[in-house]
Amino acid sequence: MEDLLIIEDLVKCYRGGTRANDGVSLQVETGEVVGLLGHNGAGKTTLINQVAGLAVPTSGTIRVDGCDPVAEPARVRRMVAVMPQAHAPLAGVTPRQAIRTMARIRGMNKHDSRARTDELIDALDLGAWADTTGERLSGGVRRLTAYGMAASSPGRVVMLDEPTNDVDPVRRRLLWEQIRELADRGCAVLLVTHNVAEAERSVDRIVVMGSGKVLAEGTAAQLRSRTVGEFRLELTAASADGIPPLPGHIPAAGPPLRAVRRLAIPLDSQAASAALAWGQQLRAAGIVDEFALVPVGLEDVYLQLAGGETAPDAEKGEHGESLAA
Ligand SMILES: Nc1ncnc2c1ncn2[C@@H]1O[C@H](COP(=O)(O)OP(=O)(O)OP(=O)(O)O)[C@@H](O)[C@H]1O
Repeated sequence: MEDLLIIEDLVKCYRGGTRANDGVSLQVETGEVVGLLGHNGAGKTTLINQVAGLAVPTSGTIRVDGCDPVAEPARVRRMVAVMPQAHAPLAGVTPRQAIRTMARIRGMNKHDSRARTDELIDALDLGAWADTTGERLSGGVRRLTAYGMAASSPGRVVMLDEPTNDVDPVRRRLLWEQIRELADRGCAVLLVTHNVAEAERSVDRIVVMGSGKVLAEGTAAQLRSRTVGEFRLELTAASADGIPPLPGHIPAAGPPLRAVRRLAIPLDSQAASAALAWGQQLRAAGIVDEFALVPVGLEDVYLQLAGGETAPDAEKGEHGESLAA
């Protein structure tokens, strides 16, 4: 497959000194949907803006089907479609008008732009609002309209910044089907999301960014294989007294992750039944409100990579007690 988007060693320093991209390299092939994950401020939007020619890199290279957005911004803009993070300004404009106008601006003839607009309105189940002006539309319908604008005449590389935000679960599914359809047409799709579970289900490859760098990339299965342990014992403390040490006969597979009253301990399968019995004891004693043994997923990898609330010392609990065996 052909790499439509190639980014090499990209650095972007803003005035004021923020190094928002710090040596980013990634590729997206034709027919591929790549999910870009990362905490707030990781540098995802900065990356997209540079590919779209809206910001100039400090150093490094970007090629969109062989073209350089710095040297040929107008040409690249025709090849790239962007759905920005901010809501599209739709005051006085209906979804149908907005999508059709964008298709026309991007060079589609009248007939095709009408047909594509109808197709998108249908596919995203937007019919009920297609002729309602923007100020009367919900946030989700505005997001879907912005997607429709980007997908109206998508060019070769499509970049979507948090496309499913505010969208209801049913239309979310329709939207993912449309994103896949763009890839099937031969587009390279790069999309930013904070929804790890959705990315795990719906994209071909995931790139995790943190502090302006690529922390990891691969398929969901490749990334999952990096996790410590096969399961996670999740406990919610009943009070601020916390949770006692993991008994010595239950080996933890790695350091625990903690958040206020919650504790997650990675475990291998051989420790699972003993860990469940321990959880039951704690609940019977009123020490935990609830506990569950869950298989590790991409979210665990993401938290490990991008910095979950890992205990400062893997061996110490909330009050300094030992959590590991
Ligand atoms: N125009 C700008 N001028 C100066 N600093 C900026 C500018 N735009 C972004 N930044 C800074 O660059 C860093 C990366 O921001 P960016 O918006 O790319 O992150 P992000 O990963 O898209 O975050 P989010 O998930 O919150 O949208 C942040 O520290 C941000 O404050």
